Amino acid sequence: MALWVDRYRPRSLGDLDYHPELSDRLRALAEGDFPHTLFYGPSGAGKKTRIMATLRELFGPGVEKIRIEQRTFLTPSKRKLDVNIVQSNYHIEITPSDVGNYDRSVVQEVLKDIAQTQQVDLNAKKRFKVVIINEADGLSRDAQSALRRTMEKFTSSLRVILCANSTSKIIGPIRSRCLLLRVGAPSEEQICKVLQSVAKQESVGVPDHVATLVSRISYGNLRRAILSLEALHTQDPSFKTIKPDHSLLSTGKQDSRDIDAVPRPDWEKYAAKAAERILSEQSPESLLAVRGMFYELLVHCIPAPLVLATITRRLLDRVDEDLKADVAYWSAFYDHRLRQGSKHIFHLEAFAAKIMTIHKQHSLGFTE
Ligand SMILES: Nc1ncnc2c1ncn2[C@@H]1O[C@H](COP(=O)(O)OP(=O)(O)OP(=O)(O)O)[C@@H](O)[C@H]1O
Repeated sequence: MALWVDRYRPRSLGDLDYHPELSDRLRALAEGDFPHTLFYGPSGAGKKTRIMATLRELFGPGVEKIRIEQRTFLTPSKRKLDVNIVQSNYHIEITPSDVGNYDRSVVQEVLKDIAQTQQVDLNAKKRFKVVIINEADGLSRDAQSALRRTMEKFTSSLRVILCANSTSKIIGPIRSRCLLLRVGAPSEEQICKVLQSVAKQESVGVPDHVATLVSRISYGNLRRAILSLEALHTQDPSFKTIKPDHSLLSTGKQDSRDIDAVPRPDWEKYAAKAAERILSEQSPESLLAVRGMFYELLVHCIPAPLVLATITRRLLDRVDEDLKADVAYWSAFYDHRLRQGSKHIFHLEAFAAKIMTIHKQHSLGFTE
């Protein structure tokens, strides 16, 4: 049985629950000559859902008849590369991280192929086909240059829709050829509304304080909110364990007892423990232990920027008011380093060491 996130994913622009102005804009664009677009925004904000709804607006329900094809590409060194490609009669979807270092060859081949074949469906509402590139901020510079050239060459038969978390890793020439559309994270109230509507369709009664709590711990990530609600419902169908006076609801802060009180992924609980460790003991041994915990998270494929963001959030809930600005500053500082460098563990460890220093100085009454 499908998960709630999949079962209740809105399919058309009219069904989207929030950002109505963006839906109106997309509808207007779909009526005309749709441009190349770049959808960007945080994870779980609904980018992919919005892209699929736009495609449906462009071509009708036929875009949902999806098939997965295995294609073989030849790399410049003549190695064969098997890639799964998701496509309908009207669009094709690629995820560059699936192909590692060979993203340039794949992007070039796929785009050229699709650009040179005419729209087969003569009744199609649009003459062009669409290429969706997921995780576009993961494309190498080489692949981005190739993409840019192809976009210029085949504008009449092809539209590119890029999906990314931020625009910062997309090269200027691509950004300037695309319409940038920001899909912001839904607010707490908007998430609560979606949760209540999902619950209603499942005929499950969700008390308001439970919806608020679940949306508060998902930090704007709707997918996580829906997954958490479903997990919570499976564990405790009547939601009795969550009391209306839960500390997170009254103070907005999490304390260490909350780590296990609300359903959340194991890795996140583990990251929260690393944050607690940073605050509880500031010594070389403690730093070594925290480093070990970071390693553990990284080898389980949790992206380093996400680890940093999760730990920062936890720290911000726990440190003194005076230290909050410093924690946010150093988090942004090391986030930048992380994105520039390649050895993530160094920067995570440096962040932990920095926080230990400022925390210790603060508790001893020193100021820098
Ligand atoms: N407008 C909406 N109304 C109701 N539910 C939505 C809406 N947009 C998205 N959702 C729900 O949120 C889930 C996550 O959305 P989606 O996969 O589109 O996010 P995303 O921004 O592409 O995330 P990521 O960047 O992590 O891939 C969907 O499975 C869907 O159930």
